[in-house]
Amino acid sequence: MPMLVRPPKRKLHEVEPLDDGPRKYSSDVVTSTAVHLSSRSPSRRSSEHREASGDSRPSSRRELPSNRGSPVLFEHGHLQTPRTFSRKASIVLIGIRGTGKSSLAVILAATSGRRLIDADRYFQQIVGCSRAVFRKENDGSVYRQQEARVFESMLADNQEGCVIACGAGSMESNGQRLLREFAQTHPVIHIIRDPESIQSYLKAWDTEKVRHFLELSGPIYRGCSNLEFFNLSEARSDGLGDDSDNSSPTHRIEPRSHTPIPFLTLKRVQRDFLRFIAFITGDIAELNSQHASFPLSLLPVESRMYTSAVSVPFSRLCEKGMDIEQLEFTADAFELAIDVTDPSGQPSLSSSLADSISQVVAVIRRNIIVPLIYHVESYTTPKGSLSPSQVPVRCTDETYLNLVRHGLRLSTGFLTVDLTRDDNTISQIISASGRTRIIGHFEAFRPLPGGWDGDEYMKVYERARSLGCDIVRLCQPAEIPEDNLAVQRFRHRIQSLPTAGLSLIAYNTGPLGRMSRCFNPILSPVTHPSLVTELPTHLRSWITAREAQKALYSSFALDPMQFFVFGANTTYSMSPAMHNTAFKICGLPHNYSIHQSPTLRGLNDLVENQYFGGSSVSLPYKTECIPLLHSMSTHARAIGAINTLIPIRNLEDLDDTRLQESSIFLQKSRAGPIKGLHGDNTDWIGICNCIRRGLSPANAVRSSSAGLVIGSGGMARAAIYSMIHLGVQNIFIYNRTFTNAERLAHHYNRQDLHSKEARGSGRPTVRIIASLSDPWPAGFKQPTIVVSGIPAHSIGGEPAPNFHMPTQWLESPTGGVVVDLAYKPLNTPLMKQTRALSYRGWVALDGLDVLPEQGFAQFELFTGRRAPRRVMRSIVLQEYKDDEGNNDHQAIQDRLQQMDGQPS
Ligand SMILES: O=C1C[C@@](O)(C(=O)O)C[C@@H](O)[C@@H]1O
Repeated sequence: MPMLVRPPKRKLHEVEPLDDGPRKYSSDVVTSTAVHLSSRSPSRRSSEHREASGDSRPSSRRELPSNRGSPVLFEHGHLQTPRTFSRKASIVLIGIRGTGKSSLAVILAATSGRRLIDADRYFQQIVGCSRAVFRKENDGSVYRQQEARVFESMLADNQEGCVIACGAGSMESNGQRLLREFAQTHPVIHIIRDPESIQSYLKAWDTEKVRHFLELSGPIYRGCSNLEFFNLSEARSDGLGDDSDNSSPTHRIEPRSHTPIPFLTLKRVQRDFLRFIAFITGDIAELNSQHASFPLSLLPVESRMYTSAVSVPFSRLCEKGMDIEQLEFTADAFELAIDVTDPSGQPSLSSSLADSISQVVAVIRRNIIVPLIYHVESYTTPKGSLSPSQVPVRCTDETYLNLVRHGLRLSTGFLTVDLTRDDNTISQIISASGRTRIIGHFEAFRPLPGGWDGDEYMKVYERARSLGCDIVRLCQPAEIPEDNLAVQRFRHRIQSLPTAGLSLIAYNTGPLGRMSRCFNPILSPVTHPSLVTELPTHLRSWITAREAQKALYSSFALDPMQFFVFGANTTYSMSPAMHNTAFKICGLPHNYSIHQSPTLRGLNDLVENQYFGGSSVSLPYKTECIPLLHSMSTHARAIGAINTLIPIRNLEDLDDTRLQESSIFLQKSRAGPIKGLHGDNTDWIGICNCIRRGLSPANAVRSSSAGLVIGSGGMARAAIYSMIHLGVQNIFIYNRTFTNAERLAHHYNRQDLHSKEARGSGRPTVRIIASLSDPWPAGFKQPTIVVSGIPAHSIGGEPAPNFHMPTQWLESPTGGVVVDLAYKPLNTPLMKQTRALSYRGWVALDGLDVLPEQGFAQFELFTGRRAPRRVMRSIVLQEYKDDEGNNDHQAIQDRLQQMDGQPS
């Protein structure tokens, strides 16, 4: 672990002493908190803070020095900075003890190549003794001066390439001011966690006391940080729930279920945190890699046609048993609608509400893969979400801003601004939005004069553009059905503007406006059936994503298409069940069937079919059909095999060099003559995602990591490509027939492939291990990633390979992940062997894990829509029958549960 503490370049005596005079901001945790809080005495709060920060000084030392400036409220309790940072900018993590900031810092350092600096250790290294000892031996003011000088030099000398973990000690004295300054140009992330997990870490206090302490310390930490990350414990990651009254000031959130997985405990946290860091630093390569390489995740959601955003009120998410993965499925974005106001009535957001919002955002992020939109309801009823029967109340600018500012700290993909607020308010938000994209939101409760055909909406649109919004969202109630045509006309007027305009979301509200929601092309607001109360259809104003899709087909805007699995022997394929179930659940009238053919000529039937939408390709055609293709994705070309065919209907697309990136997604579900075929490979994506899922944080890929591939067929090719993609540089093949292994190694070694996504990784080399009795090659680390691509059953009278890993190749001290692509039978000798080693950190994944993963990517290529992942996974498990035709129901349930909260 890179536990590196570099001494400052400047000597301490060269550092200017800090001005200890009156401060702009409160200089002490205790004094600043005193303004906000309760009847408790300052000394009590002081002792609580110090207890949590590990300070065991006698109370006489805790007295506040007399020269402190009088307490000053932090401006709105939030620090607003532009939130744009250089890619290399050092990242600071702050938070009370027990929030996990040190673990997060280690994870970030280990995976990003950043140097890790622990502020406490740094102090000790520079000063020669710990803070506690120095404090004991010196006068309070001497300590504070020394602390400030060390802290200042640490920040000044480590502006780039570091992750700096700061404990509570750094929050004293001038530390807050220095952090605020640093946050103007660097990410300073406040790490928080649920009180139960903090309590179990501290093993002191009870949960209520921790909760109270969080309430006290929140404003201080928020006052000197510009970002916030809620470190979600495994126990509370699967969903949300609350048995308390929603109107209570504390929106407590309880877990839906608890399924910790040994060795992978920090896995989800790692993924969430690295995604967050990649987003705030704008590390696109890391983001793409974190987004699991699904084709659609690489396209901005607003560039695709007929997308929807499922809108979920915050108050509903606090209800017991909310299943977020379920809410997201079939939608292209997830909108969190903040429908509560802060009941504390304070000028700043109460800590508990801020914590709850952060927690909800963390749980959503853990369970979804689509972009998250943070939307503060400007108009609410006093009791919560907007109800048609009550007159909506517009919240004050201050209340609105507090909630929005908090959202900016969470750095969601999108955030809405209410266009009815004044220019100054909106500009403030936009200037602090960093990489979050801004949707200017304008909701008219009565149509504006002239409706969609008048000039008023055009003015709102132009204003949003001039203020710097990225997208504009306009809506008004439909009074007559004709309003739905008017909104289309408005869209055309926008499209015909001479200057390139902002993306537009425009629709009508109310029961009569539902039609316009179906035809609004981007991010149409939809709901999930579980969120709506049963109303007669004519009274409902919401539509579901499924209803929106169905409307597009029943109105002939889109055509039902036909999909296939094409191969020599595909009768046992589970792909038809998987894709047909997914089509149905998404409201798509497509059909997927088997197309078996003894020769490649069978492909003609597909290309002559005007309704052909795409095909999975099975053995032996994964390589054979390559000469018939008009284009191939870069991945498929590098692998030298395909498993997905997409028809090309537009001749211009054949010349489009960016074909794979965009245009094939844009004209889906339109029948017509086929002019060419595009080939892609999603097997590697399936393997890659399974490796990612099973790889523990301790085995994060480094330049010294090694991978082993068993076999040399099509799947072995895809497996090697997955490893290269993940940044593995030392790849070994073992295959029974040496010459085939040689050919495969040559296929990759002659290409100049390296992981674009794994930062700083060198050129990978594929080497061969000739015999199972060979020792693991000298000079290389033991493998931590193993993929077997050999069949486990007997073929053509040959006995089943019955492959066992030599034990001398399984000596990785941190274990690793083994992916066996076989699923007939499921319990291959290799899987049994791996599971038997689970106590040493080995994780086993099999063919039933990989099949849906490659299918998700295929579904996206076929339909241009995100796949309903959970549904596809479960149907594969439910449909699976072993060689005797049996299906182990309990095993399936266990596997399904483990899947929860693990979006690829
Ligand atoms: O190898 C396979 C299996 C498969 O061919 C099937 O039969 O379901 C589907 C393909 O997409 C995948 O690459």
